[in-house]
Amino acid sequence: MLSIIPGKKVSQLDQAHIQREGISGLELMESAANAFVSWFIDKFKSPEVPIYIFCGPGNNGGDGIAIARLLYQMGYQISIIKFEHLSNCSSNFQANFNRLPKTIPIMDFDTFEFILPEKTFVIDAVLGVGLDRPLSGIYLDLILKLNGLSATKIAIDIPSGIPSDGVLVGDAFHADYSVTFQFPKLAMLFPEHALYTGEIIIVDIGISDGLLNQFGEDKFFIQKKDLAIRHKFFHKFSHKGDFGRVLLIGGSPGKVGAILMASRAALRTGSGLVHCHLPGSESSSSLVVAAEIMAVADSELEMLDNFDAIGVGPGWGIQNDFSFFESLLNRFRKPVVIDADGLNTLALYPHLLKLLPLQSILTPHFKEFERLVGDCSNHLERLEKARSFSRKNNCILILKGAFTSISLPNGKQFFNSTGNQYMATAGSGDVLTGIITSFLGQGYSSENAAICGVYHHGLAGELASVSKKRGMIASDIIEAIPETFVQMQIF
Ligand SMILES: NC(=O)C1=CN([C@@H]2O[C@H](COP(=O)(O)OP(=O)(O)OC[C@H]3O[C@@H](n4cnc5c(N)ncnc54)[C@H](O)[C@@H]3O)[C@@H](O)[C@H]2O)[C@@H](O)CC1
Ligand SMILES: [K+]
Repeated sequence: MLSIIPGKKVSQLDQAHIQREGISGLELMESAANAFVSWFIDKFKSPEVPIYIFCGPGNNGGDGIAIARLLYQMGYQISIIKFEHLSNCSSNFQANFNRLPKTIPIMDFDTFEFILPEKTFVIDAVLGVGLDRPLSGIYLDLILKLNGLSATKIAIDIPSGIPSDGVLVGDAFHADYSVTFQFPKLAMLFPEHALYTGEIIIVDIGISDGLLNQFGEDKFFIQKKDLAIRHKFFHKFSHKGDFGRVLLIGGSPGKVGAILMASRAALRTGSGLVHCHLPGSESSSSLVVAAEIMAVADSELEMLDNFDAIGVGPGWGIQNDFSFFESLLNRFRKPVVIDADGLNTLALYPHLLKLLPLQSILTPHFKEFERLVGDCSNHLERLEKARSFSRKNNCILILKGAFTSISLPNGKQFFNSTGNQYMATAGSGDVLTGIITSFLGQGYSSENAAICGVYHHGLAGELASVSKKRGMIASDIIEAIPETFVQMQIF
């Protein structure tokens, strides 16, 4: 897992890496510049488009100067705009400045005229993780001017003005792309900052995962390479019992789609046997949607222990008569997955929370979460409340959205890296419930079911949206689930 290091620790991390590798700070900056340039030339193969690099006085500016040299040497048209007198700039900035070819045009911000050709690149190397206060004065002035340009805008490490671990106050650079070094900065994962960060690209500058973990605290970014070890592998002699018998409970008269989608998602995730409990009169409709789903009658709910995992809530309606829910939580001693109206019922009848089987998994979106914990003024507060909710109730709290977070009772928080905007469609969350319930039923720990669940769900959304884009629907996500296992070579 990739540790997300707080901004204030990044310079210590740098120093530790420098010492361990026996390199200089300047060499590390060169690695960062090279990593940026590799991405840039791969993405934009157009040396004829002019590039304006705006460099602040710190090491973020130093990165900009090094990038200017490297791109210039490759034939790109570069102009540098700097802010401060050289003597006020960091030593690595100065060292890189002195290495610049004399033919690169260098301008000062206060005399620079913001009249640029229509097609240009603007690179923001003004401020990075060293930001320690909101933008004001000439810095704010610059960023506002840059935001007004129609150029393709790229931020180095983090858009200038966004605090690494907090919520933006005032304004910041509006990037189309943010190329960040080694790990995403926490604030880049906040919905408040989506319009500032644009697409996030993480580039490797050679700092090892081990060292990152030494400096990391409790937040992690999930990557593809973390997934295989969290999966169970099956073989020729595995039988359908090994793949689990799961029960999905939900639906209400006239509203059965949600729980049937969860059930189909569980099948596509590999469950051996999927049972679905719908309100009495609707039971037979499950047989129409997928012959593989078995309808469960009310009387069969007496034998909950027959099931390896239970997911509850999609389309259920608020359970004002919560006696069944209460008895389910009392009787089923394995973790349950609770979503949608299951969560809304918990919010209305919070004493039920005390009955949650240990390591149960709750999957609220922001509104459902705030019904449980009260209003949150920003994402930082939401994450803090998710952490304490998970601790207090000994459950796993999955907060759905872009970069879905998974909070564990031990205080750790994981952020998902898959998924896209096209997944914001009816039923997408029901699919996640089915996937996670399926993993639990296959014998995964709650932590692994949650992490694998959100990753596969997001990847299925990415795969399905390649051809469908905004026309993608939740059923397309379900159909793409098998391909996620193929892509990840998990069989
Ligand atoms: N391990 C890493 O992550 C590496 C980091 N490097 C770069 O170094 C950057 C961090 O460099 P620094 O620590 O020098 O910090 P910055 O370059 O982000 O800025 C620091 C300077 O800006 C001033 N400042 C802070 N907030 C301000 C504001 N609102 N208005 C005006 N001035 C403000 C500070 O007083 C300081 O002089 C990273 O973001 C990254 O770009 C790379 O060079 C190499 C490796
Ligand atoms: K920046």
